Amino acid sequence: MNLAVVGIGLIGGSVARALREAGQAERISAYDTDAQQLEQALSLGVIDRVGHSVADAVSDADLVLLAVPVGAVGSVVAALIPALAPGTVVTDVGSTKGSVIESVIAVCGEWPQWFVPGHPIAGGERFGVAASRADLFRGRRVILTPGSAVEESAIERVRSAWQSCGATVVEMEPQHHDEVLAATSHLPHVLAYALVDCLAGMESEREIFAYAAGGFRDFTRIASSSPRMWHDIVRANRAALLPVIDEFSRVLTSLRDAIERDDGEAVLAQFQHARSAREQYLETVERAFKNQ
Ligand SMILES: NC(=O)C1=CN([C@@H]2O[C@H](COP(=O)(O)OP(=O)(O)OC[C@H]3O[C@@H](n4cnc5c(N)ncnc54)[C@H](O)[C@@H]3O)[C@@H](O)[C@H]2O)C=CC1
Ligand SMILES: O=C(O)C(=O)Cc1ccc(O)cc1
Repeated sequence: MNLAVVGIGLIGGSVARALREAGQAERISAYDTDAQQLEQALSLGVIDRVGHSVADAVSDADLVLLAVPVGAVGSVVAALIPALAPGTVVTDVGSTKGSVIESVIAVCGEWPQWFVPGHPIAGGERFGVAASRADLFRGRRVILTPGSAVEESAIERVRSAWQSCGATVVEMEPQHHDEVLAATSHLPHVLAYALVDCLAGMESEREIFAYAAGGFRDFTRIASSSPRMWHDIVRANRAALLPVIDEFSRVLTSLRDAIERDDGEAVLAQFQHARSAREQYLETVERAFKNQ
């Protein structure tokens, strides 16, 4: 299979490495607006060829992977359409699905038969091709949100590529995807950025970071993620994100009020409820890993 990757960063680079390692990609071309990423990808052996443009990179591809920030998908699709060969399948890895689908439909007029939206639930706070790894998706889930206009053979090509990367593929409605990810991924990133931003404002007076323990490091790891990528995600998924931010604010305020009233029972009940939910989550995750 000939693979073309547009956006050869953490995710694009990791898919390229994984498909190469699995023997599924004979020739890998890439295009990126950042020439340094392309040079690095070439010198690391992640790709075989640098495209001069999106169109040039995708022209002989069987599978095109769009691994750019979600706000850039529409313009990339507009650039690739003139060069798309019959039978080529295009997929993406964007963290939001409704906005990506809308931007593709805005460019194409309707949902094109060749487009299978996807989202790997795996990644990390580091970005750029230097951070990419062949095993990033092993044992992880990938959500596909194909519409009814998409041919089964196109879905199968994308499903099979992800399975070759070691992932389990599930299908979901785009809106459900965006609501679930708003709660489990987008809200935690917003909270981590907000917490570090808030403490950074106090830092100069009180030197607080010097005394931060492991809990602070664990909680805030994801605030090291790409600001540009997360800027795109929260804007693209604001319809699903705002209600969960509001619900979180309500729960935080209720905890704050219980602390103010010195209502030990209410504080303990909230912490116990949260702890047992997390223990249950960990058990489910471990069971899922064992069954793979
Ligand atoms: N980082 C993560 O943990 C995960 C990210 N994603 C999604 O994957 C996508 C890529 O994210 P990462 O690989 O983490 O970011 P990254 O920053 O490592 O890579 C993105 C690459 O896209 C390039 N790019 C930006 N605009 C472009 C354009 N118009 N044309 C061509 N190249 C362009 C950038 O130069 C960069 O090299 C995003 O849509 C993100 O939502 C999905 C799952 C996990
Ligand atoms: O760094 C982490 O732990 C993440 O949560 C990575 C991540 C970021 C964005 C996604 O859409 C999916 C996974």
